[in-house]
Amino acid sequence: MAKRIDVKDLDIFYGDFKAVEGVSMTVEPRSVTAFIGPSGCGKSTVLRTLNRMHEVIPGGRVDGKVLLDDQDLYARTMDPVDVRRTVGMVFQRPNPFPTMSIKDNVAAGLKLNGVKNKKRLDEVVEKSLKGANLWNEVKDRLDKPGAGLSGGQQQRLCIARAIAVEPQVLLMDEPCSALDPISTLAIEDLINELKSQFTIVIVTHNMQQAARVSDQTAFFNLKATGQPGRLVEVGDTQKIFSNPDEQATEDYISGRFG
Ligand SMILES: Nc1ncnc2c1ncn2[C@@H]1O[C@H](COP(=O)(O)OP(=O)(O)OP(=O)(O)O)[C@@H](O)[C@H]1O
Repeated sequence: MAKRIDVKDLDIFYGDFKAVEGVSMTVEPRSVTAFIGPSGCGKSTVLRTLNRMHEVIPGGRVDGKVLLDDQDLYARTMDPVDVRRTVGMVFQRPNPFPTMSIKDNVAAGLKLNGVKNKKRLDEVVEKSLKGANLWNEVKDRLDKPGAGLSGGQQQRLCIARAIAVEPQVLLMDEPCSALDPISTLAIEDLINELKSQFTIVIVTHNMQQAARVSDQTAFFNLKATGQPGRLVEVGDTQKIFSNPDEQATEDYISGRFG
């Protein structure tokens, strides 16, 4: 189910502004890749190109290729809605649909895809909530609003909602930045479990988190203020954190800048 991502010579624009330049990298199936780097270097921008969310922003466009198991996500024949179904996303702030019940939050994507069978919907809700390590906490209040959960529970609800439609890739944009340390650990444990099924890419400002959860780390940086962000180096997380090839990576991870 999980797919490999190949990014090739990717330039990313907001109107005339080139925000990111020349990114090429591979993300293996069933692995976690962390994007790290100083603010404004383009981590979230690159992440959003992996499911064509970038082009939702007016003026947003890309040059280059993003392949999912050799399928070009930017091919003319590709439907962006299908791409976003295949490549799910979890955002910085938990964003459950506020008026919907816990159950309906998880089932929302399936219903949108036309699934009506109640038994099937119930099965997927249970499986997804179990997959997001939330089932035991909510199984007795599935009809209560999702907005009534704690922040950490809401974020796991959003992960359950994302996995309910069986994506092949999960993108996470600073999924723990609004959470307390205990909820953060719960999400990190969950990421560790989910990688047996999904290809995961996570943007994080927290280097300990990158070191804890990821197999591969990509360090992005700006050459100079006003210049596009670029991928400085990508590799095995242990190597990036202990013996990176580039001085800029070493300076960043040792806290000398950023
Ligand atoms: N909607 C937008 N319109 C125009 N420019 C944008 C937009 N979003 C981001 N940018 C610009 O693109 C560049 C990269 O921003 P991005 O948010 O991807 O960086 P980041 O590394 O994720 O930053 P942070 O760590 O602060 O979230 C920045 O110069 C930013 O100002």
